Amino acid sequence: QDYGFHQPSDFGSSKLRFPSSQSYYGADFSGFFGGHGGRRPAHQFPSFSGSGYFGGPGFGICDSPIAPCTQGKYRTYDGSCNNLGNPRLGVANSPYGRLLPPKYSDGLQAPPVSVTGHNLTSARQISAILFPDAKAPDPKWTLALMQYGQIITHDMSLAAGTTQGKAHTTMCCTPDLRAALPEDTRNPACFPIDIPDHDPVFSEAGIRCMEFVRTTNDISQGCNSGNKAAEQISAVTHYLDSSNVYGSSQQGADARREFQGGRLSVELKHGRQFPPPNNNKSAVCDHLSEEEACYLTGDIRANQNPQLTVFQILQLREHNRLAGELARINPHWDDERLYQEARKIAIAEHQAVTYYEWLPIILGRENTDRNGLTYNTQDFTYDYKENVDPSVLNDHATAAFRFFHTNIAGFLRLFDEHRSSYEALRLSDHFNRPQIIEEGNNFDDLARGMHTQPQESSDKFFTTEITWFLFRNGRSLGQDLRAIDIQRARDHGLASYNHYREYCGLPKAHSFEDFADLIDPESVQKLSYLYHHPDDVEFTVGGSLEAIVPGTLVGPTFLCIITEQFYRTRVGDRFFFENGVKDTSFTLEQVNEIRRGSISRLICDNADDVKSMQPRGFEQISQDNPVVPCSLIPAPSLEPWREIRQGEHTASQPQAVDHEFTFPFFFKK
Ligand code: HEM
Ligand SMILES: [Ca+2]
Repeated sequence: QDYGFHQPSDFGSSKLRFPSSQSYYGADFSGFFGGHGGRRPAHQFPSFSGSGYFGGPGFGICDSPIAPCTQGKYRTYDGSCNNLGNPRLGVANSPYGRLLPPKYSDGLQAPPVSVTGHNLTSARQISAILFPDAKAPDPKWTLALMQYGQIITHDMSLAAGTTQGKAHTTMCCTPDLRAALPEDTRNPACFPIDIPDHDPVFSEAGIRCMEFVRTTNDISQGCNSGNKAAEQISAVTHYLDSSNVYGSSQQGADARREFQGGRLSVELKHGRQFPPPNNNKSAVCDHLSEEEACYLTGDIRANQNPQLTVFQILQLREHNRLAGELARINPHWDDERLYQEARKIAIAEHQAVTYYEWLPIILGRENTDRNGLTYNTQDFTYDYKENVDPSVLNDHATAAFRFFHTNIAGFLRLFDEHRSSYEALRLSDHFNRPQIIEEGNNFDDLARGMHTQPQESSDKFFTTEITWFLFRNGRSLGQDLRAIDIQRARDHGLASYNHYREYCGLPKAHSFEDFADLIDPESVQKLSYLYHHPDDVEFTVGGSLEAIVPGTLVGPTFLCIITEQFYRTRVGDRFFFENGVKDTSFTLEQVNEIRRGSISRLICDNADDVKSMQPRGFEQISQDNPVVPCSLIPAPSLEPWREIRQGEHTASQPQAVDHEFTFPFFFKK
């Protein structure tokens, strides 16, 4: 079958290399990770050579016009013109990328069956059987590690139809309940998560199934042009560019600006900065009274849980802090200059924390070094490649990166400056209700709290706060995020676990027993009665059961996909903070200041009154990582941003860089 994909011989490859010998459950995998002469199979790229995908005739919803490119020093808001050869790459409202072709069973209509044609067990049932709750605090990492991951996610992607706890995306749809629904909410293209009658909780709550909008149907009308396979759309810029703070369009960005001093709009409460109120409260918040806070940020999900909101507010305050500092250093800069420079620095700091603090913990520093995600250098990295597609991969966002839902903790501990904990919030009491963070000292206590309490460990267990009580909004029961993850991947037609094993150079399983190389025997047995055939096992499911690769927080197949994603996200971003691309780059002095930043610095600089932090905020406090006064946490200096008159220029400029501009197929006219 022609999926509209083709495979260029050696295009944009990240040349992934993995440890050559790993042992899981006694098996020796030497050769699997390095089995392709030290690299994985070449990538498959969707073919963009169909009619007018990047402009030209045949506009559909995927071809909305973008402004013409000017070779500006700053990023656009929608991500356009980052790639000058292909200005639509990575823009907001453009399709996800894909590593493996989709496997829709049904011509986009009927409920899904497996790739071998069998009916699939209900996602809710799979969730309940394979991903129960078992408290196991992570021995080393703090809850901030999980929480920053959600910030990264919200910067990178947002699928149309994403569950936000609102009736229009998830509802009871037993035939009788469905009939009682208003006409316009009965989407004919939905298919239910079928909850078996004997599920006591869901029957009791009357929540017997969940309904999904089949996003594929929407996009197949607009984007299925030429030989381009239908693909889901992501609403935010694919780049790691703090679009969750600034918005993903010019209009959105303008609406968040104060237009004074380069600042973002805030609402001051007792002298503390909070985001402005959201005019669309009822769509994004669950609140009991009109007085309750519901914020406007660059991302519609910002109110989803208190710790997420705390990070969003810290990012907002960091922008305004930078704008204030820059105004002090360069009093002659106008609002626009201050705003753009502060934005550029804030994005760079976020990229530095993501790539140098966060990813090495998640993927292992050895792995990130080897695959060009991190460098040991005081120089520029010179690694921008115009022929790498930065689009967020459906395989990543709809399966692999959701594994970190395992790290969510059900309770949020509050910690005072002495690091004693006096209280905890129940997560499901505060979904979509951020008011709690404004009360008393909660903002600081939550900020310290997530950098003090452990995250839940990376395993096959998920807290019931998200598998039974998600978005419960005062009811006794809510939704099941794991079931949603599974169902969403069906909706997006992801290939099966076995396909991804193969793609990543792992042995394809021919029997269920073959999965025992990476998956514990009990889970393998469960898989064998939940699925008819090894090829039916879903990527979300199999990947989440794999043993964790030592030195990382994921199993080998997710490791492979997530590494690939973050390679593309950096190397395909012309504005990546340390790549030294002419015209857009910081000076080397500036880059090296940004490299001094850290998650702990973000807290020290922007919480209300946090006076001390451990230096490595994603790591639990220990003798090796003790709480110290904030003055001892390294801080980037903005001195290199002081504008010096011509002739006095001492900072080294990026040199002309010799990129290999191999012209990829999709640029061909
Ligand atoms: C308290 C923490 C979190 C909650 C309550 C939460 C909840 C959710 C919900 C409701 C969705 C939408 C599901 C759907 O309709 O398909 C979602 C999507 C997602 N989540 Fe989480 N999540 C949390 C943390 C995280 C973390 C830590 C990560 C990764 C590091 C993550 C990664 C993702 C990804 C990749 C998606 C899909 C994004 C897209 O639309 O492309 N989440 N999450
Ligand atoms: Ca973005």
